[in-house]
Amino acid sequence: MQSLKESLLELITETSTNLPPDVRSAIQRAKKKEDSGTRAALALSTISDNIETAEENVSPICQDTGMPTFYIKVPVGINQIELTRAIREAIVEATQTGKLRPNAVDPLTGENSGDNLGEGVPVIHYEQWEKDEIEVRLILKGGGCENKNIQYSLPTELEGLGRAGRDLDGIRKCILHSVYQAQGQGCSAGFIGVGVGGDRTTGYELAKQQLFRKSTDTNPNPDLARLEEYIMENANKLSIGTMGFGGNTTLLGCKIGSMHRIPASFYVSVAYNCWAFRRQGVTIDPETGKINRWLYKDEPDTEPVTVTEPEEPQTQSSTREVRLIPPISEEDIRNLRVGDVVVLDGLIHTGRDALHKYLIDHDAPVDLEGGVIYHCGPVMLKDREGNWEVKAAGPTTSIREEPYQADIIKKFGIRAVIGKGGMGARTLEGLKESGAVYLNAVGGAAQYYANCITGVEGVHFMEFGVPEAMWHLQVKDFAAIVTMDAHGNSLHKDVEMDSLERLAQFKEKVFA
Ligand SMILES: O=C(O)C[C@H](O)C(=O)O
Ligand code: SF4
Repeated sequence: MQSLKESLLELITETSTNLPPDVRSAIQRAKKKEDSGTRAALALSTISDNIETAEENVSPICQDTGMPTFYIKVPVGINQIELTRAIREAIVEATQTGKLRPNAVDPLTGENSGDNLGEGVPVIHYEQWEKDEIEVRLILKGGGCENKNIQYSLPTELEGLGRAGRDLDGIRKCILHSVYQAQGQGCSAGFIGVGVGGDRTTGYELAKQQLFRKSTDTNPNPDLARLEEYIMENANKLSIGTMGFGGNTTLLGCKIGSMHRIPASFYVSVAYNCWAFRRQGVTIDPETGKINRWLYKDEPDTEPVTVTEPEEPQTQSSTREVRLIPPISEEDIRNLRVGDVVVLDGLIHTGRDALHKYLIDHDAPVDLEGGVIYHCGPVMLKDREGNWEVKAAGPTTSIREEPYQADIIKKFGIRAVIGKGGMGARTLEGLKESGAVYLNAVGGAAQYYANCITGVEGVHFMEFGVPEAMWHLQVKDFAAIVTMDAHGNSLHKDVEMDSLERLAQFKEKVFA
């Protein structure tokens, strides 16, 4: 098994940098369904470019390389301890070479282990089978979409949909609701895996396992096949669209599995995966440790993905482009409106969860007056001369900073916050009061934004770990859309309200 570690490293690298063909074709189909010029179409073309760049540069598609989770089938007699050791070594090496972001954080001390090893990390599930080869599947599911997973305990009352009972129709309502509640925050358009039944733990496990099914397969259970088809057709009528910008495609795939439950419990568990749906698999020769075959890449698509025609044409008022160089004046900010594209040149600062919490009670290490905060946890590597290089740098979900953002904008005189998925009422009020805007970058487009970064000026708070540190970055042509302005307008609020109204059209019973 000499080549085992190399094979596993190849699997990790491939998973992080190259999307499987079924995922790519679902994204391409979505792209074709959007009218050119709409925000959704622009976002999808950035996404497509990003997928290509990541493959060409062998760099992470998204900076959040997720929780590395392996599902492994082994022939009887294989040494699992040896296999686990090889996985851990491959994980460390993939982190050192920038294919994975150091993502393992101690929840009590906040310390990032730096090498993606930690208690329970990586996640490895073993199962024996009677074949004579090893099958290894890997999913790198990021935190933003993981946070949008949801579990329903039936019966329940759902906003927009009313009562969901313990039957196929109740399951239908839960799944539609799960897509609605994710809005754009899990980097829609997404893929969902659904687990029906089980208990709280096995239900979620089943949901996650569904994500390993190919987007193009047909469910062997006719009821579930019908439900999958129904969801694919109707969830897209919610018009949440790519990144929650509105649009024709909100869901790229839906796979449902079921397992027995106990009489008192009835769970519907949904695992939401962003468009950056990074899962690959290989079979490995147990003698040599070499890869025999790639599971998704080497399997030709037999069935096309169902395409539904656009429900209604999207119209887009002409987009205004405004170039800004920080420090930005209040006047420039108050001139911006939702829908404008801001192109930034100059210095911006990253800041996410740890920094926002810190800044509430402390001073900032640099002057932020007129400045721009980027909700981003990049992948960074040092080059031979010891200079920092940006390997991947897309936005992170902004709503987590909702409790802090308005106060921080006011305290430091910040004029723009870049992130993804939008923010809430308190921030919207804060933007108005202080004269600031929220700019939505395309989630997951980590290569695209890394290419806009021309230099690393410095870093503070390395003790927070690489993703949470405050990086001071020079950018050029960094484009993002104003989705919340200084006049109380929020595209996110509008899309949420509109999609709730649309959700209500699915209230009536469909499955007897
Ligand atoms: O942690 C990140 O960089 C992003 C995260 O996956 C998110 O979607 O918020
Ligand atoms: S930033 Fe978006 S694309 Fe990246 S892991 Fe998070 S949810 Fe997925």
